[in-house]
Amino acid sequence: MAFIIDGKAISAKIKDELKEEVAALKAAGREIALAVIQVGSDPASSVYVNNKKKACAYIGIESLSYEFAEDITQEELLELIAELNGREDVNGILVQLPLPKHINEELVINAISPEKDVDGFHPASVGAMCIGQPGFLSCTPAGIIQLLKRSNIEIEGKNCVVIGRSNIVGKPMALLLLRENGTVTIAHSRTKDLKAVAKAADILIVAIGKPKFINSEYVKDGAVVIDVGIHRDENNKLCGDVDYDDVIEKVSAITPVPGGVGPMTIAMLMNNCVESARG
Ligand SMILES: Nc1nc2c(c(=O)[nH]1)N[C@@H](CN(C=O)c1ccc(C(=O)N[C@@H](CCC(=O)O)C(=O)O)cc1)CN2
Repeated sequence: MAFIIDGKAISAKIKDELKEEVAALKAAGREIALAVIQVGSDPASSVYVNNKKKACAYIGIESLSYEFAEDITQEELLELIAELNGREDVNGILVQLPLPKHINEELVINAISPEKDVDGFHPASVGAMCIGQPGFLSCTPAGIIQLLKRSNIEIEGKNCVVIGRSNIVGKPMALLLLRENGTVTIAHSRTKDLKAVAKAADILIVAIGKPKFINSEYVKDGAVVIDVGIHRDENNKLCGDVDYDDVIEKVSAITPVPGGVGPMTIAMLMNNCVESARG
């Protein structure tokens, strides 16, 4: 029977650990604040931003909320980031993605000081991760490593296949698995014979953004499957990139959607905020 990797429970445990640490930091006179910037009112982004603020409140981190209408200019946003970069009372800056089309996401991410880049998206953070130097780790991939470790799933020596090559999940995911001594393959939309590549995986990480795309034909018997996708299906139910019901009999372990990777993204953001305050 498959082991269901409970991201909700694991993230709750991490948040409890962080709450204790924050209490100790506060007792030593240190305050922690995260600036949370949202542009527009995309309903999914609003859910994630609210969950991030709730997590801050639970752990004892102050969240400073900046909400803007869709038509804020890029210059206004960059000015705010410059101001927040200079504030000593702000430990982390989060700009919820995606941004509206008239704003260049890359410019905005690059404007955040690497010392406050708690999302781990800045090129300096990604570069540091690549060569094993200190820096903030991208939250979703770091959360997946925690899910595997805390579920006692060994990465070292395993064939790890990451499907998807985005800057915020696929590429950093591959680097973190490599850091854990996995043998890593990145597959993507131009990969030839994706089924055969995926079927070679002991650990299959799926971040392709297509609902229920991965079925049992892509999965080896006994594989561990990590589903990064989040969509609404034809019945308006949340689902992932993996056809859960189709693969469940084949896998040794799997993350559900919801309740798998998603909550870990927020737990790792909190972890990065605390790390920022630790100094
Ligand atoms: N600045 C950022 N923007 C975005 C990131 C990010 O890490 N930083 N990642 C995604 C969205 N995301 C975090 O912001 C995120 C997605 C999903 C979840 C989550 O907990 N999902 C729940 C279900 C929630 C629901 O009811 O819809 C689950 O999977 O159980 C948290 C965070 C893009 N943007």
